[in-house]
Amino acid sequence: MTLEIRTLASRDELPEWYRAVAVGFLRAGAVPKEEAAALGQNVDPDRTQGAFDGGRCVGTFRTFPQELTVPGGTALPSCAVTNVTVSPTHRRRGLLTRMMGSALDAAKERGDAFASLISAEYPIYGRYGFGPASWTSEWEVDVPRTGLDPRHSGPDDGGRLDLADDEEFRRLGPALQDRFRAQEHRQGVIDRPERWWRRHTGQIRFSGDDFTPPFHAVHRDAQGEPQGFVSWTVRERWDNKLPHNTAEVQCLTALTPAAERALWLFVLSIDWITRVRSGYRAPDDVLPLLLPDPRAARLDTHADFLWLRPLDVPRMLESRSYPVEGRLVLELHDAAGLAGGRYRLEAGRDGATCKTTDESPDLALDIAELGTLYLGDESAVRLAVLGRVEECREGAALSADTLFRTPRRAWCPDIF
Ligand SMILES: CC(=O)SCCNC(=O)CCNC(=O)[C@H](O)C(C)(C)COP(=O)(O)OP(=O)(O)OC[C@H]1O[C@@H](n2cnc3c(N)ncnc32)[C@H](O)[C@@H]1OP(=O)(O)O
Repeated sequence: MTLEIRTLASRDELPEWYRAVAVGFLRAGAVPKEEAAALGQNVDPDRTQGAFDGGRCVGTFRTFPQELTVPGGTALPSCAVTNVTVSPTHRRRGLLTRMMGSALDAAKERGDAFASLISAEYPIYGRYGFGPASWTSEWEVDVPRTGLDPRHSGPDDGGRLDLADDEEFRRLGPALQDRFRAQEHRQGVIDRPERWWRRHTGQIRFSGDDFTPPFHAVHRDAQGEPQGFVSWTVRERWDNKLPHNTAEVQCLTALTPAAERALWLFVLSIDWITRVRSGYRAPDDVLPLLLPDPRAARLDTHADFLWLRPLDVPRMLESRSYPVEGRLVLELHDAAGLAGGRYRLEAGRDGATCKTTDESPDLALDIAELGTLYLGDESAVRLAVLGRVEECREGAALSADTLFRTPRRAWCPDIF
């Protein structure tokens, strides 16, 4: 039987394609037509690859357009990669490598600044030029140990908190999220497509998802302007008539520090809730330090999250902000021939230029390491210690850090 890799001919192939996705993610069984249709509503068949062995789909790979905020608040177009699977019967024969190759060629051709993904396992994507660009942390808060006084949990900006239903959440949420991702230090935040809002209100589900309807609360400032929201679900447990219920935060977005404090303190003050799980937050989230006893927040997860694969180096480097003036010549190796070369970056507080050059380089690195450094969440000095960045001029790694590091850590709030 011949093995063919191609984009989907039509949406009629989605049930078989989603069945293969489910197999790759360890979920057995057919995917009903209606479910595949709902999941596939915004799926572009031209950007959806399948590997077919006879009539059977044994490999899946999909990309979609994404906007990703870079330091300074500009959003750049990314080729977001998702639903990557190869059937257990067909692994380690190069199917992923072939699907990735054509997706990255297409993204380069389209003019995307980079490709992005959330890696299921660390060792998969480095070989294709992706580097981990942001990390995530999740805390579990032992509420009775926090030392918080629920009487002081209200907003401290003269604002108010109200519960909201799904409809209000979907009405207010998208605009609020768009304001959030345009803020200066939100590098790593991505746009939330309609699909995200539908999934988080239970309107589309994937086979095997155990969806629990969430609660929502909105924070409004003293002028009545929405400045943040939080959604959470509750896992109930009572033990000998004592509450051991856990609130699991699904998302918390705040535009102002006052909204951020108020939303966390609110979730931490709900009667019967003895544990709060934070969901995936930035590693420098303020949550633990909001508590009189920060040790009541136990770090549960700390892991790489968003990975970036540079495709258009001048556009990437010219679009982000820099805290100081500086100049750096980078020698970038790219085995796939997509974005390598020697580039001179001249950066300042008012903007930057990045051009190819034949001057001698300050730093030499693989394209994946640029993906890792780009959002400011890794240190070139550290990568030099690891031998992953080569200093061609002494002190160049430190200069790179002065240019690239950011005051707040990169954070991608959403899995895709
Ligand atoms: C963005 C996302 O969707 S993340 C989700 C990724 N999907 C999964 O993890 C689901 C379970 N896993 C799978 O479906 C498959 O194993 C995949 C998709 C990860 C890999 O597909 P394959 O077709 O087997 O990969 P392919 O044969 O092209 O491998 C290329 C190289 O990567 C290596 N590789 C592939 N997967 C892994 C892995 N999980 N861990 C370590 N190395 C890996 C291979 O050994 C091979 O190395 P080599 O060139 O030195 O021989």
